[in-house]
Amino acid sequence: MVWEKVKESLKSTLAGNIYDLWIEPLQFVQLQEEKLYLSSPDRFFSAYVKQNFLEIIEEKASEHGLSSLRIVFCESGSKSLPTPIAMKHTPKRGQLRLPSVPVNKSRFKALHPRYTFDEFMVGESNILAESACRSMVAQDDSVGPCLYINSSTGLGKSHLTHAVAHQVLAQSPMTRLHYVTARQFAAEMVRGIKTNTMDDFKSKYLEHCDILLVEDVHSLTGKKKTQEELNEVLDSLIKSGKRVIVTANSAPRDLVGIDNEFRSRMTSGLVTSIQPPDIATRTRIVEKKAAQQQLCLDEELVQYLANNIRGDVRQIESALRAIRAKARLVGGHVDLDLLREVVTTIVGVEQQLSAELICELVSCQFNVSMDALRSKSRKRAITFPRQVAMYLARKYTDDSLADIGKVLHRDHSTVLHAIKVVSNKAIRDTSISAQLDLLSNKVKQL
Ligand SMILES: Nc1ncnc2c1ncn2[C@@H]1O[C@H](COP(=O)(O)OP(=O)(O)OP(=O)(O)O)[C@@H](O)[C@H]1O
Repeated sequence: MVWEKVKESLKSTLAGNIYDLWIEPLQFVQLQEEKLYLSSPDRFFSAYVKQNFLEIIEEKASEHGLSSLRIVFCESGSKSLPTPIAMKHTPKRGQLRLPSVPVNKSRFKALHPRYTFDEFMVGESNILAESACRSMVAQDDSVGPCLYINSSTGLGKSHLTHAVAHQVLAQSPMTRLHYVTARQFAAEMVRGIKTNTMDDFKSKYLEHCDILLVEDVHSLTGKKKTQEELNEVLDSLIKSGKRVIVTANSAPRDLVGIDNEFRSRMTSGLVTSIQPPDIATRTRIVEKKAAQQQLCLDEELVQYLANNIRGDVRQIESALRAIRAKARLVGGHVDLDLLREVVTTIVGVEQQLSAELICELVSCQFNVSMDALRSKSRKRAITFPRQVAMYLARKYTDDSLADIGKVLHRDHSTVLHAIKVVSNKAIRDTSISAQLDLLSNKVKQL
């Protein structure tokens, strides 16, 4: 009777087609201890109703005198009705629960609430990884079945992986998403072996997984059995068109103690690396994170931090926390001296412009690794950036030719030759002189 009355009220409130589609199929099962059990056709149906109509159903129920009623959905196909799938209000923030899948709280706790796409500052150094992650969410074909992201520490691998998880779960709460570190995967497997529950372990990843996110695969070095198991999981997921993202601290070819078959499986889609953020991105990161800390920094102070804290973004976060704490002690006043003190504690001495820094910038701009710049390669795609790095280092630092050469494993005569080559090319070719102007501007911002 209660449900019939609630339905009547809903019918007069909702548009006819919406009511017919989403409310009419819900069937009363029982009312017990202030819980109204409703049967719905399937899990997707339950999730959709939960997301879109739970509030109004509860509102109408309370109009009929059942103010503290909880709605519990059970799927028609489930073995024992009523199934206790409590449909709570969708939390306004944070990721959604997967209905009728046993809630693994630790998995959700593992997702950092602020690691979202909105909070991630994009620049040349990470745009490929960021857009690949967005493609993974959108399920377009550009990335392939497996995305491999690598970077050194603190450059946003976890941030982006969590962002994918948040977005996927927000868009489709029914998605069976598993987020684990490679270590957790290994530990789960060992538990499975010890407790004779490998079938459950296998079925979780092989049969009940739509998207798998595995962090820090480099930690599987030498763990043959775990590699085999994960390889089997990846193979199965990839073959069945599921999505996989793996992260590591180095490029696939540089992973040590990793089986070749497993390595090749992980690289079956897009492999992308995140480089240290350039000055423009660092500036935006400082601005964003300062605002989060409720720190009001003027342009000069933002620029000082962005200029002096490079690489690991955690250092920017930790500097801002320290600045905030110190500012409190001195009545909220933040000036350059305070920043200098903090930066020196975090990154050591203030960074001076050096040949090394310029080479890193050039490596980043030309998308050629430092290793390649230092290598013996004579390919034009590498020799040109190498010569440009030497030219810029000579122009903007006091380093000797020999010191510049050392950075790139060359002698002083090679540096001299490179400077001449680049100077001549710049005179003859306006596109090269434009490139040099652009790079010079970037060097000046370092
Ligand atoms: N582009 C960015 N924009 C905003 N925040 C960033 C960016 N890159 C990194 N961060 C922040 O830096 C911190 C470290 O990032 P994260 O943990 O994702 O790095 P990681 O590459 O996974 O590091 P590790 O290899 O040590 O696990 C996080 O707080 C993250 O929010």
